[in-house]
Amino acid sequence: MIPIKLEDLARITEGRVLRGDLSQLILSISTDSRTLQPGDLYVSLRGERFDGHDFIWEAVSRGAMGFLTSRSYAELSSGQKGVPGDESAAQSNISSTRSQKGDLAIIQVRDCLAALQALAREVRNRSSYRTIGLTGSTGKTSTKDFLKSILAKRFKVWATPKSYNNEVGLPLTILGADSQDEILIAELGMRGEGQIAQLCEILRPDMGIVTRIGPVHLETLGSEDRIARAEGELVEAIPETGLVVLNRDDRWFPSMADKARGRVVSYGMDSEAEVRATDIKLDAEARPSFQLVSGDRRTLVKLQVMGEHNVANALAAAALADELGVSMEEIKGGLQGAQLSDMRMEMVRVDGIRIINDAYNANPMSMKAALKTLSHMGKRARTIALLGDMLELGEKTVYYHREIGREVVEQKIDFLIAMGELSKYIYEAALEAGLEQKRALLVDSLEDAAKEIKKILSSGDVLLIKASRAIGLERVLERIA
Ligand SMILES: CC(=O)N[C@H]1[C@@H](OP(=O)(O)OP(=O)(O)OC[C@H]2O[C@@H](n3ccc(=O)[nH]c3=O)[C@H](O)[C@@H]2O)O[C@H](CO)[C@@H](O)[C@@H]1O[C@H](C)C(=O)N[C@@H](C)C(=O)N[C@H](CCC(=O)N[C@@H](CCC[C@@H](N)C(=O)O)C(=O)O)C(=O)O
Ligand SMILES: Nc1ncnc2c1ncn2[C@@H]1O[C@H](COP(=O)(O)OP(=O)(O)OP(=O)(O)O)[C@@H](O)[C@H]1O
Ligand SMILES: C[C@@H](N)C(=O)N[C@H](C)C(=O)O
Repeated sequence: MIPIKLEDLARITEGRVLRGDLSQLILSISTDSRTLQPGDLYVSLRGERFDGHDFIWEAVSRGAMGFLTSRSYAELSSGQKGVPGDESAAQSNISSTRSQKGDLAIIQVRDCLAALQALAREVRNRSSYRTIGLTGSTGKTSTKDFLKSILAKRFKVWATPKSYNNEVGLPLTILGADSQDEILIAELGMRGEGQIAQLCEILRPDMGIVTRIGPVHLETLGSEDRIARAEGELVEAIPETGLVVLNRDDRWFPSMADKARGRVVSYGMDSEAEVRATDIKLDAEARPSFQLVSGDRRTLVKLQVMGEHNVANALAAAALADELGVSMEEIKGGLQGAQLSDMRMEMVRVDGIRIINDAYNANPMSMKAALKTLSHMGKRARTIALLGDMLELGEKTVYYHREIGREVVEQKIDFLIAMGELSKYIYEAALEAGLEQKRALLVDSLEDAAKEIKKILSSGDVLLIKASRAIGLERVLERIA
């Protein structure tokens, strides 16, 4: 993190320093007592399950140099087990930790999340790196993984850890960068209009990538049109001097390009795309190779990751890197060396069986992409798809699940195991589309899914595991391995 003095932190967050040395430097931030490192400043957030204030003393005992809180001394003390809720108890906690840890810093703010965001905004304003915002309905993390791998060949790069892309994750991403970083790549996620604009107000992106628009989070957004508008907030946030990388194959390309104030570079399979792929081939493990073409330059790229859909993600990353002056050879090296984050087309091998763990999340686009990948592997092996529910699809939930059932048949998948209430529609539509009853199963628990898979699987098979995040379908792996 770019260091900030305690007195500056208090000013930026409109906080009150309850104790601590004003000249002390804040060098790192943590919002989680479970992973906090000695020397971090702990920020107490309220979440869906916990109130971070309840872990303040745990954070201090793990070596926090101080904490940001919206509680008073009296409230703080009542948060510790077995300690009466009065100020003297808090004082004694503070003095005992102080003797162990030096001058404990305590800053009281009105709202800790707003304070975290204000701090990130200030740190970004003090930074000298260039910022790249990355959004889209699907493919953000994978594109980030490719881009980071390429740009690291030329620059000192910091990128979103995991998929930390929301109102908590973006500030943490910014605060994780250090003074030497030259490029910051930040994923921006949303569940509603206005959210990307808010994240951009903190990030102030110099450049942007929009991956692909499609039906995700329809429950909150209502229509694809509104999704495109919401993702377009990134394009609107890029200044005239900036750059926007857009997907020419996406039907929203023209309206996205119209929003851009700065330079637009397009990528895709479309012959009009400035950075494109030709001659795409998949090897036996469904890893794509293709000719990467930009103007009159071209190079053969062989990805280590699975799925033809990853060619588009690789092109988006290549297009941006090309604009930053990275050579074709470096782009090729970065793409070929890239590994994707966990549970994105992740290959697991167990006793001669290949398992594609794509269980990070699921929407109609990524389900179809995964089935297409599985189908390719079916040329030489028996294919089994374990599919779970796709969440947050709103009124068209049944329609989208039925569409996937038909896709299972279209892609000639050998065996379908559908798990869950919504997946019943996948199962029914697959049978209606001609899947033989003996090749389809509907189960309602992980235990049953695992039991049935164990009966079916044999050496040489390929199994795809995919569902929305909340289903946690990857847990079936522990039960079948
Ligand atoms: C707030 C937080 O960070 N929570 C994380 C925490 O959750 P936990 O279950 O512990 O409970 P709480 O959230 O209630 O905890 C409150 C605080 O207390 C702390 N704490 C808790 C226990 C303890 O012992 N000590 C503590 O200090 C705790 O750390 C909290 O600060 O841990 C979970 C497990 O690690 C995390 O999963 C949870 O993370 C939440 C979800 C979060 O928001 N994390 C951000 C860093 C983040 O960016 N996460 C992203 C989420 C991505 C996302 O939600 N995206 C949206 C939009 C995507 C749209 C896109 N598809 C598009 O169309 O554009 C989405 O809908 O998917 C991530 O994890 O990937
Ligand atoms: N271009 C694409 N088209 C279709 N599916 C894709 C594409 N890129 C990635 N996927 C699939 O979508 C799923 C999520 O990928 P990824 O994590 O890269 O997307 P994301 O937009 O970052 O998701 P999230 O918003 O949940 O963080 C994976 O199953 C992945 O294989
Ligand atoms: C995990 C989260 N970013 C996401 O994509 N959610 C959808 C609803 C899913 O898990 O499928």
